[in-house]
Amino acid sequence: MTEAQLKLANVNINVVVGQSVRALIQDVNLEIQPGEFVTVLGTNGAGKSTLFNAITGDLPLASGTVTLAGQDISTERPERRARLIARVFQDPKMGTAPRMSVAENLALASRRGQRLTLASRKLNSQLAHFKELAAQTGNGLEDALNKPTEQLSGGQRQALSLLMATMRNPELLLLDEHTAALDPHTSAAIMTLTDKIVQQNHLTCLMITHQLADALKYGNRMIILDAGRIVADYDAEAKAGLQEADLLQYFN
Ligand SMILES: Nc1ncnc2c1ncn2[C@@H]1O[C@H](COP(=O)(O)OP(=O)(O)OP(=O)(O)O)[C@@H](O)[C@H]1O
Repeated sequence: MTEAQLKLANVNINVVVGQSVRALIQDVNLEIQPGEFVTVLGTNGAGKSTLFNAITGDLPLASGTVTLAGQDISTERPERRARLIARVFQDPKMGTAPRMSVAENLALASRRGQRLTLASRKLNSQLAHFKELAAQTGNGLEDALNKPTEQLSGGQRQALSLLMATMRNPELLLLDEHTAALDPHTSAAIMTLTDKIVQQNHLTCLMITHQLADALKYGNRMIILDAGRIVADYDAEAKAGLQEADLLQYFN
């Protein structure tokens, strides 16, 4: 059996609220294989984003370990983990620098995790590659390479965030409701793009969504969280047999 790409072992996260300690993540054990695309469902407040924060190091573990690509990263600072983990958020404004052009944003992302001395490739020499990358978004991003990203539509900006997050093949891609702020048509286009990028690059990916249809349609595994615990874990075969109605029990 191949080694898990991501392994969470006995992970607990607690926060102090007033005089008491509240458990946000409870005894989570999870192994994700290289190339698995896992959709993550659960009610508001179930702990989905907190689980991502456990992986990225944005919240400290009360106990347990997080291992990524064979490395125990449990005590690594979030900045160091960001070299291995890419995250796309709900808000299209989160992933890009607004005053910088699309090409400049892509250039920044292409140098992620490298020393500055290695970053000397001129922007112009990368433009043809960026145009090709942007063209796969299907929303005209390739004609906006010189525009500041603040002038892009939400869909274009989220497509750019996705390209930036994935262009250096992260060890793990975390999608945190990344289509939730988009209209249905744009959301569908970004999901198609997401799936294409994940498949093409054989990425290991966790995607939080409230769209049951997307959770069923995309990915090859599904986990469901409730009150900080994983309460269901469907493999590809079990997932393929699920209907939206089967999932409603988890939202009562
Ligand atoms: N840093 C924190 N301090 C205190 N409580 C927190 C903190 N982060 C999250 N919580 C609480 O933990 C619970 C889980 O939050 P989380 O954001 O992980 O839920 P979620 O499943 O992502 O929900 P949603 O679908 O609404 O985004 C919530 O009750 C939230 O208020």
